[in-house]
Amino acid sequence: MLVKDIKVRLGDKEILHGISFSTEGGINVILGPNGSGKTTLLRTLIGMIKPTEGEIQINKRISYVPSEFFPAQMRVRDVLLSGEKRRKIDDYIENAKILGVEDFLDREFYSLSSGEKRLVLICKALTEGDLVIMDEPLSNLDLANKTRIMNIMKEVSKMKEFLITSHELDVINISNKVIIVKNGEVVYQGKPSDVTEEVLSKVYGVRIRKYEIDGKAIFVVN
Ligand SMILES: Nc1ncnc2c1ncn2[C@@H]1O[C@H](COP(=O)(O)OP(=O)(O)OP(=O)(O)O)[C@@H](O)[C@H]1O
Repeated sequence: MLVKDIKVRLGDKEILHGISFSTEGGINVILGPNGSGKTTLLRTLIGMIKPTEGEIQINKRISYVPSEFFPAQMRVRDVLLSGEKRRKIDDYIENAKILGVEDFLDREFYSLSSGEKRLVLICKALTEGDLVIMDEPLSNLDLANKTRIMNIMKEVSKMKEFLITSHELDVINISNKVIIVKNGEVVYQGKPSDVTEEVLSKVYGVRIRKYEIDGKAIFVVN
């Protein structure tokens, strides 16, 4: 995906002020403080919001997982099949098993916990897209499920490209590219290994320390 100089206005305010970045194969992570424009950017990339300026080049089939989803009364199997007239439920079973949601197919979607809902939506997106765009896929997940989703993304990223937003800095460990947005602008894009304490501390406005344990970066605010 190539994004060139995207500007977005919502109401009477310009929210994105000329965003440019490219994604690479694997896992691309968009980080940034609350209100920096991450969700607005994803909604623009999937066509929900029309930019006032700029260009978006996408040459893959995209699927999208919003950060929140409140469908009318629907069973899980109908949520999976929604918008996909040519698919059968069998198409989703392999990913449903991997994600541990195969027993939920006949449950009402609203009756699932927020973490279970998220796993169902990830199952849908993983099955349908080659470029899987997810808004905060790790929120509302316990530590085990968070690690599970990160491992699944890592495994599947050999075949699929991901573009996700997150507030979890340890997602940097599984990423191939990091894009940092602040106040509607890209302030950093590059290799995860180059995301330093200084870069993060400046972006979030608090002192962030980076430690390494078993080859993985751990980020701590102090
Ligand atoms: N429809 C709207 N009209 C006016 N302002 C809006 C609208 N939608 C979003 N905004 C503003 O745009 C800014 C960016 O919001 P956005 O949801 O994209 O941020 P975010 O980085 O995803 O935040 P968070 O991490 O808190 O989810 C915020 O200041 C928000 O209040």
